[in-house]
Amino acid sequence: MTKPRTILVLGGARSGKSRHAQALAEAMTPEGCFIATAQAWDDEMRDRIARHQADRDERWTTVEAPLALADAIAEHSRSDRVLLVDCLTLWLTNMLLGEADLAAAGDALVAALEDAPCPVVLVSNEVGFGIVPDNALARRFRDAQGTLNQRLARVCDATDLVVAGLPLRLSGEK
Ligand SMILES: Nc1nc2c(ncn2[C@@H]2O[C@H](COP(=O)(O)OP(=O)(O)OP(=O)(O)O)[C@@H](O)[C@H]2O)c(=O)[nH]1
Repeated sequence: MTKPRTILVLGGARSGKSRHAQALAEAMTPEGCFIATAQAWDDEMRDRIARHQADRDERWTTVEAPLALADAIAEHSRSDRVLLVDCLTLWLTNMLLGEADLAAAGDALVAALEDAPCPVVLVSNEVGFGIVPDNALARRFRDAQGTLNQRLARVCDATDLVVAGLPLRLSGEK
């Protein structure tokens, strides 16, 4: 049996990366499980989440995993569905603010991807294009995000970068 595909989708804020990742996932299997790492802390976030939920039809089920992402991937993977993880940037933020061991969390995530019996599409932000942040926490976050993205790009079968709604395949077969 060939290993199910894993695809990493990178992009900036409002680049269209979520839409592209969803389209990739929907082309893979008829049934999908959306693993959301966001939490609705305020009305603006509730509105954003509601808009994304409206874009997903009855083919999708949704689970929330703000911290225990590797466990959620293990629990919800089934060979007849695709997992869509949106997004690793909020997950990393949650882990950083929770003072988690980021290297160990990265190891657990990679292990969960390797064990998953189904395709997985992962959404993450490319946060390194701007100027150097003037506070230490933001610099630590930016470096942790870059490190995680590099690590995942090495193990995923394909990596796409989305800019202005346009996806560019950086690595892997079409
Ligand atoms: N809790 C929860 N979060 C969700 C759900 N659907 C989507 N989200 C979150 O919505 C977030 C993405 O929303 P946006 O802020 O609009 O994305 P963006 O990064 O600015 O825009 P794009 O690059 O275009 O995707 C992701 O972090 C998801 O976790 C859901 O059903 N529940």
